[in-house]
Amino acid sequence: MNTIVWQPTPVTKADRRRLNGHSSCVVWLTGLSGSGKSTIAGALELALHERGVRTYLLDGDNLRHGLNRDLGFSPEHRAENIRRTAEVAKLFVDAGIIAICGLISPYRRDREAARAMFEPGEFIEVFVDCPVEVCRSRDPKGLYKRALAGEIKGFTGIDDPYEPPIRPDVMVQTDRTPLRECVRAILHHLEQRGLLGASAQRAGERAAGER
Ligand SMILES: Nc1ncnc2c1ncn2[C@@H]1O[C@H](COP(=O)(O)OS(=O)(=O)O)[C@@H](OP(=O)(O)O)[C@H]1O
Ligand SMILES: Nc1ncnc2c1ncn2[C@@H]1O[C@H](COP(=O)(O)OP(=O)(O)O)[C@@H](O)[C@H]1O
Repeated sequence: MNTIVWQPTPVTKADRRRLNGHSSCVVWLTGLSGSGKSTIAGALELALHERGVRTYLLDGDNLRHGLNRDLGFSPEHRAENIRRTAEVAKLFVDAGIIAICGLISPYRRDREAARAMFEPGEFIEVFVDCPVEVCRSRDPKGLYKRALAGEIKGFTGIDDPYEPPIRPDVMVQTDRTPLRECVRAILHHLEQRGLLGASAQRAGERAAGER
């Protein structure tokens, strides 16, 4: 028998969005290690911040130092990692903030389960696409080298699967598109969806005019 009852709050998500002057959503970046999730997430957050949009960045690596420190890389642990991160992102969306999540999130079913936790249109899946050979040559943390040497087992793209999104909301190809353009494509999508509010939109147009 369910003994827990949902408690409504007097201040709602709509109230918080109104106060912030913009809407809220989760921008979910998925892709291989080294594809560019953290780099794009940081640049996107900065661009939004400069437009006066409230944001919070949830980076998979960083969350694994705290909230998700008990989790490894088995399919079950990756699923739990994504579930918890999506729950936290949902709190930020409820607070009227744009949450930017960068996690490999290699399984489609886990990403779809995350999407299902949000209202329609609130979950924006961004596929950070980059061939594994390029990620391997970038190897920003030296992890591919260690995985190829057999020191790390079950490394995504080496001996663990990555299932690319079939219909991502946005796709950026970081092996052929400069960082600026990748960020611009995501900003454009957010603007098109009317998520940024009038004052952020004007700030974006001013910034584009100055370039
Ligand atoms: N086995 C294995 N497979 C993939 N990645 C590994 C692994 N072991 C450690 N790492 C490092 O952990 C980072 C991925 O964490 P995530 O939370 O994004 O992974 S997942 O979404 O749960 O699959 C990932 O960070 P990024 O390089 O930023 O993607 C790696 O630095
Ligand atoms: N267009 C691009 N977008 C993002 N990163 C890029 C791009 N082109 C080259 N890079 C480089 O690729 C590397 C990506 O590393 P990182 O952002 O840590 O990836 P991830 O978080 O997916 O593991 C960085 O060294 C970054 O400078």
